[in-house]
Amino acid sequence: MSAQLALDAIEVHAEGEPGRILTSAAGLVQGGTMTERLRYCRENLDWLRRLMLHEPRGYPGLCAVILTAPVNPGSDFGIVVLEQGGFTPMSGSNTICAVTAAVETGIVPAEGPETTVTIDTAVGTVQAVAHVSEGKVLSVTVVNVPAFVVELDFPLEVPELGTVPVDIVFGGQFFAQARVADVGLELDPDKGRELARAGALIKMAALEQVNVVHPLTPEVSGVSLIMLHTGDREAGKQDRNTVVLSNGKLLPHDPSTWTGALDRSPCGTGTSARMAALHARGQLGIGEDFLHQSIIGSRFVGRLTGTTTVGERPAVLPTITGRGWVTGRSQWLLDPSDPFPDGYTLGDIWAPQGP
Ligand SMILES: O=C(O)[C@H]1NCC[C@@H]1O
Repeated sequence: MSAQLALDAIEVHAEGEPGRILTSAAGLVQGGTMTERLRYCRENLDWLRRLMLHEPRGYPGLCAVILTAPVNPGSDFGIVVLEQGGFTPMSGSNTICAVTAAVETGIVPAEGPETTVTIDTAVGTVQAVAHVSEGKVLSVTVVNVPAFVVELDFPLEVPELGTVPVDIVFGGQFFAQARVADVGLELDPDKGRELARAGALIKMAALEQVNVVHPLTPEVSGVSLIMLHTGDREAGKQDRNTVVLSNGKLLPHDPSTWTGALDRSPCGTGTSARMAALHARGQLGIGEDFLHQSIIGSRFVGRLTGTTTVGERPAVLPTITGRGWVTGRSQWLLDPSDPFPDGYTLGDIWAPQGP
């Protein structure tokens, strides 16, 4: 067995959403700040993203995280998130996976029933509290970066779907969020393919019609994920949602490329962004729990703990609580004679990847 590359990983899922935590890939990433590291990954390490997420080592629903050294004194580590649509600065489910892996394997020593983990990301430093019992992480509360509304009910012209009102919101990534009824669908797991297609159609339209740039981190721009949710929240009720992650290049003039995969979790960044929209509409107060259910019935509990500003924009301070489970430990090898040094995709289960 010869290998030109060997990467250690801890396989985890957070409320159903898989996250492969790469614990020995930090040496591949250059940059003195997390923003520089995110940019370096986008410009130089897309082969690594494809190697890990595509076949034969990955699958369409998989995300991964590179654990890096911290950049701020006092932080435990940094993260760069690998998704099927590209590298992203922040992810709720992947942060829960990273914290669960780090505490359960001793990368960050458990310091009692509430162990605080401080994590550097390209959109700011976040804290997470691991709720620990006898070495097991029972749940993780992520104190996410501030979330804010860019525009509510933006009338997006979507091919095949017509005009769809979407909220353009930020919760660690930029989202377009729409009511699932407005695209003629229900949150039925058996309709996963149609939901993924609707989300990809909305993303294609958002990429063309919506220009968004993070006020403090210009490297973070453009709508990256689409949420379809059940609708306006009524007090005492849970909302349900699904988030569509594009898993190919969305080519403007090739509708066959417009598809994706559904987040199996309720999506932490999406829940944060949705809470910002609900707060802006007067439907979610500070300190009130927001139970968010995924397409497979798993749950995050969100909560707003206060308000702030991001640049000129009013923003809210979201927390997300969810559970992660370690499913395996792995070492991923690349043999120098492997004919697929950055993996491959096939049109039976993957979107076309484009040129
Ligand atoms: O929880 C989240 O924020 C996400 N889950 C996969 C895609 C998003 O990053």
